[in-house]
Amino acid sequence: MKTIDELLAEGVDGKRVFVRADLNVPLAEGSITDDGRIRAVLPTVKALADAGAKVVVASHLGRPKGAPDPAFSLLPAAERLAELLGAPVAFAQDTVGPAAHEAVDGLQPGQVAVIENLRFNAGETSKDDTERGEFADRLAALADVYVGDGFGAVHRKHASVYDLPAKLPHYAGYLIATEVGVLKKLTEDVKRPYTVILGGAKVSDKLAVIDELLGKADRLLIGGGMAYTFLKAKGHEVGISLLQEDQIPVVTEYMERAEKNGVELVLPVDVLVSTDFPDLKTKAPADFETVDADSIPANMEGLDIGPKSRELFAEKIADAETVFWNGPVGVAEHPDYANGTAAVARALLNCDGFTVVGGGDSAAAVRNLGFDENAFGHISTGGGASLEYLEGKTLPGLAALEN
Ligand SMILES: Nc1ncnc2c1ncn2[C@@H]1O[C@H](COP(=O)(O)OP(=O)(O)OP(=O)(O)O)[C@@H](O)[C@H]1O
Ligand SMILES: O=C(O)[C@H](O)COP(=O)(O)O
Repeated sequence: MKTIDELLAEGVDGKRVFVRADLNVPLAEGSITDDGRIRAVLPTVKALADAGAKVVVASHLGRPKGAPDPAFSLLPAAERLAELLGAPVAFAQDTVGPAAHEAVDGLQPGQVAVIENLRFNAGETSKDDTERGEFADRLAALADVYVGDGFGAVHRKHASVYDLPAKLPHYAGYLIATEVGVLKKLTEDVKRPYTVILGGAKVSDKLAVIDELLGKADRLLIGGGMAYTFLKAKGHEVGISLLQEDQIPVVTEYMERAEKNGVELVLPVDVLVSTDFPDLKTKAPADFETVDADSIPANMEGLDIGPKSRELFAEKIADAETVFWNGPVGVAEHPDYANGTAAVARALLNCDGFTVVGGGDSAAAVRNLGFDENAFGHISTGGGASLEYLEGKTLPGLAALEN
């Protein structure tokens, strides 16, 4: 993989450099609630601008349906990028149309433009190679050089991630280089005990990594929405909790294999349950109770791990030499259901081992709960991407930079 340092050594003065970033930041009513992913790409954007490049920043945001949708505009991210850079950033209201060309043509060396959400175009995420290739051609017309730095999206075989680098001289940015360097440590010479904590809501996306982790980790702690499929597989009632019913046989096999391989698989022993999902807008006090994990009432859903589980999880993290954590263990956006996630974050900070937090929502939860992000070994900007890397999969966005 050629790196941005090689590009800078070759010289970029006056060249149009396309930076594929991951500016997919959480928004609440149009305001950014965590700008970690924007800050993460700053070193690359700054280095290119300082070297006199005309920097064209592109990203997706959310999952719009292949057509413009104002709710998913990148404008707030472009504005935050300008604040963080301390310099104006031009914003194009389309991705590959006249506005994008006008914005890029108007750049002077050292200036930055952001083009509108890549996913406003069906070609970006299309499964059809030709359709993706055509969209990549239109993106290529905006630049002379490609820098891949959207680590959070490298697991997606999308036009701007996979097809575009093949059409331009391509280099890896600083963020991708850092992320890959850290995750490599977790796949190659991991120091033991190795504890992995999995939570969050994208259960079906994340179950597959367990298959790989059963051969690598010493302890696997399961919280968040993922826990209920395991509890159900153990024969417990889970009420109206998040459940991946079709995965019960898979999860049952995981539990059997964990036992055979000597991997300690730890599930919550108590949970906070409620009849209602909390109001994340008003954050009005929730009406919840604490029950044992084998006694969830049929009309209730589990929304956080309980106090006994917090202690249990902290104990399994305390003496680890390596910790990887992906996914909040409860609905951490609401203060009444954030205690489990805060306890896990605290346990990571109290542990002397190497700690990695992966995932947009996990990182946002840690920062929004007031923890110092620099106190962790590494906070990855990629949730799905870091998990697929740990699964040992070939990630399209990394493969494209290697070719
Ligand atoms: N018990 C639960 N029931 C429902 N949702 C939950 C539960 N526990 C956690 N969540 C939700 O999971 C979401 C985060 O899950 P996700 O899998 O997206 O995390 P991530 O990997 O950090 O993020 P990403 O994959 O976007 O980088 C949060 O919004 C949180 O509210
Ligand atoms: O949030 C993420 O994990 C990345 O930005 C990728 O987004 P996606 O899951 O919508 O492809």
